Amino acid sequence: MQPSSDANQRIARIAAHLHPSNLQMEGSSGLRRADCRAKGGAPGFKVAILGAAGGIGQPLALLMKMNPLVSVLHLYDVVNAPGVTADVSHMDTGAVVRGFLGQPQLENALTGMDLVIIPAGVPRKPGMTRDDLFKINAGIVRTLAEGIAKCCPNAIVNLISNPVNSTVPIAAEVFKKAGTFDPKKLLGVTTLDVVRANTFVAEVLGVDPREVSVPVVGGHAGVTILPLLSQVNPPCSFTPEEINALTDRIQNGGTEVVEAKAGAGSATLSMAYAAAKFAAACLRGMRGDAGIVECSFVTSQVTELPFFATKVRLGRTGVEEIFPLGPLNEYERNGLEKAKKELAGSIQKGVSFIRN
Ligand SMILES: NC(=O)c1ccc[n+]([C@@H]2O[C@H](COP(=O)([O-])OP(=O)(O)OC[C@H]3O[C@@H](n4cnc5c(N)ncnc54)[C@H](O)[C@@H]3O)[C@@H](O)[C@H]2O)c1
Ligand SMILES: O=C(O)C[C@H](O)C(=O)O
Repeated sequence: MQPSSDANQRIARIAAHLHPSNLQMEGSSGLRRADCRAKGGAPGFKVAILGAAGGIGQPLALLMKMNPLVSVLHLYDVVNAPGVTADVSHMDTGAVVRGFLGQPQLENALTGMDLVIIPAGVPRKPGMTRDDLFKINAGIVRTLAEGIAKCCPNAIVNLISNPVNSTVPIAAEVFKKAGTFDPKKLLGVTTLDVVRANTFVAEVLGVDPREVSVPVVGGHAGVTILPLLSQVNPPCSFTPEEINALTDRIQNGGTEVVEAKAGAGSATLSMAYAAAKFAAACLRGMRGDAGIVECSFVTSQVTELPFFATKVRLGRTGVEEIFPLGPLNEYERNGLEKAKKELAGSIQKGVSFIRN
């Protein structure tokens, strides 16, 4: 028996995917088919990952493809986007995956997006500070922020690229210049500090880390990472030695991973987990869920600095409430002064990069 014309079409569709030029990449027929599926698919949010082929980007793409609130997932990078797109697109979850390779495809990667997650940029090697990445990453973040201002000015942005204490001010200045800045929609991702703090505190207490919540405020580098161990939930107390050791480990968790990887980069897997957790919280807020609270480095009036990380409430429009620091003990007040001093310089460096 001859196959019916319906069956022929279905065989042709399967065969078309076997040819590399037909991956669900910008400009391919695979992408057109994915467009049809996205239109008919379940309601959800459109999410782009910029730097999707990197150490963070790849596992983050996997985790976002698993999030049921994501209907369309755009994977953009300047290298290897087709391979990552082909790989992730085979997962039998709802989100339609599309790949975008190189600067000429940035605008299409961003158009229509509700949430943009940015792990693009170089990571540290042993002996480097996050600020040593400024020279390369500042320009990358500027270009990507310009694309967002042009193509999806209403999207919520989760900025991961280091140094976060400077890249968030850079993105804010780009958006201000373009006239699109909405402080509620620009969020520096500091979730990994909270994830580490929860893990290390749980180890000391001998409990499940999922039952621990440690607020981490300030910024995302060295002394600017300020865990508030007096505000751990559930309430608990530590000896001064424990407080010193925990604070030091949380502040230097990134360096611990950089040294262990010995030149092969910085945290990628725990970071992808943290970024996916934070993005999921943003998406739940955007859906209208109540009581979504996370720490994030945002435009803030909690201190005299223009940006600061504290607990924020996430809602339909992004950051809908910024919580104050709460009562600090003397150790934390001293830490806060050190954090603010370093943060002021890093913020100014980012602002000057765009203004001057
Ligand atoms: N906020 C945090 O808590 C946190 C945690 C870990 C790492 N980071 C930072 O995240 C960044 C990425 O780390 P990684 O380990 O994934 O690095 P990586 O080198 O493995 O990946 C970075 C990716 O960005 C891509 N890229 C470079 N320039 C680009 C551009 N102009 N547009 C789009 N993509 C571009 C690269 O091609 C690469 O695929 C680093 O700056 C690192 O310091 C932040
Ligand atoms: O430490 C780094 O350079 C990467 C990241 O900021 C981290 O905290 O792991």
